[in-house]
Amino acid sequence: MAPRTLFDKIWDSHVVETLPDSTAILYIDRHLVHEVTSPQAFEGLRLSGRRLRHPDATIAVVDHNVPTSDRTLPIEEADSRNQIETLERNVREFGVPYFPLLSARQGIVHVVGPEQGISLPGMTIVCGDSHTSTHGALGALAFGIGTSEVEHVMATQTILQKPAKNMKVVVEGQVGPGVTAKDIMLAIIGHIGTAGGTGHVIEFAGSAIRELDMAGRMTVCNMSIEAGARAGLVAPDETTFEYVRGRPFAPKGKAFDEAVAYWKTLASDEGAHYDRVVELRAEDITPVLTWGTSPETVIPVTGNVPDPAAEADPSRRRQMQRMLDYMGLEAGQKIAGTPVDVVFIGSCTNSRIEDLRAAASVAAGRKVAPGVRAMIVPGSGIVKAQAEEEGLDKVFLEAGFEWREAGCSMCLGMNPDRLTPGQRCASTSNRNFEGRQGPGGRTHLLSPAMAAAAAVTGTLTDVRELI
Ligand SMILES: CC(C)[C@H](C(=O)O)[C@@H](O)C(=O)O
Ligand code: SF4
Repeated sequence: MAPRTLFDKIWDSHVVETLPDSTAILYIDRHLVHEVTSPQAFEGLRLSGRRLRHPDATIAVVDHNVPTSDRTLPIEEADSRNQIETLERNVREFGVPYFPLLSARQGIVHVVGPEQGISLPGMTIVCGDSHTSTHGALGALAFGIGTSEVEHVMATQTILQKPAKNMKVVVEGQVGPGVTAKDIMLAIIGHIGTAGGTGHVIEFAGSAIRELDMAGRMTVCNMSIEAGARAGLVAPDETTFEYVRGRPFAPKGKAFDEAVAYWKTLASDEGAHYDRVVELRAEDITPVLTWGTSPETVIPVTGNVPDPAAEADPSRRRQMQRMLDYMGLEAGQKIAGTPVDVVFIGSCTNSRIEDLRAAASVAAGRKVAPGVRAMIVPGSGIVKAQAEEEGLDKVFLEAGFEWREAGCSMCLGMNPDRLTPGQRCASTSNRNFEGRQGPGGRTHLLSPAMAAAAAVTGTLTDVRELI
């Protein structure tokens, strides 16, 4: 057999049938469900008198609409309350496993899946959510689907898919101090652009990727979608197996050993074909952040905001000027030293325990700058409890951060955590388009350590000055 990539192997082992136009019917191992993209799907099943084909391969959780303040109080906003109550009704009626709002297992769907061992190497995993790519960090083929596909998966446990192309992004070498998985991924997106991965599944490889812990790999795969890719992948290795071992839904004992033996066969074969290969040197990557309203507008924190006048293409020039105006920045200004109003540490990109530890190590013994609102939003109740066990909540509270309940929070304006017009936010999330964190809000994407540095200095700051 010809050498195959990790993607090819997972694909081949899940094809039920390939249709003449190369569309495959793909078996789906795990279906993750949240409140935003599931209501019409459940309604569709109801109208056609269908049930879920495999409810136990499905898990539901509420995350986008949940308030991150006291959860024992009624949810004030009618639309949010309605979406949450609708999901709760649907999971009861259709017998779908569900982590309720007041359970410690509740959290952002892309934090919960890996944390519970629901997402495992070699699986196909879907969810009506673009950042499903996160789960690719385990060496699973994980991608976002639309609401009509959600219904299709519920009814059949399969999906129709055209094969994707293979792309490999290799980061060799060792990153310097203060450079995290988030910086690596932002640097990749800055390099290949938001359309760089279009039509491809990206496999991340190279020593700098191998050295990342699972949280870091999840950060990288999470933002594959911001590079235009269909999904992101990292080949499963000892780091993966040790992460999976002992998780509630993971195989146990002999079944675990057998699973590991299989997972070890998944790595791409020597000589496997990639349609595109991109290489970066880890030593060239510094702490970075975005200056504009697209995730590809990445500059080093030591850099200056670009000048549209230097751009030859007129439409690109106009677009850059619009970004500068929206972001309230001047062409050519130094980005470091720009005052921030809000700091948001959370989202499915950067709300795991490792992310909170990184932020806490910068915040420890310091104070949030006067006038800055700084929020820590753990990715799940389990992350929150772990952080409290380690005393991180105290570090944050003493420094003047808010310590909140798990959810998508200020990553997007679907719940009470929102920016007000003109507010500038240093954010560990993954999207920075106009109004993403609230109408008129200005978002700079950066790492948890850089976000903490912004909180304690009150400005966009090179974290290396604080470590
Ligand atoms: C609401 C949901 C469909 C959406 C997504 O698909 O990604 C959200 O999670 C986001 O990050 O914008
Ligand atoms: S945290 Fe943000 S990116 Fe992730 S699922 Fe929620 S809204 Fe989407």
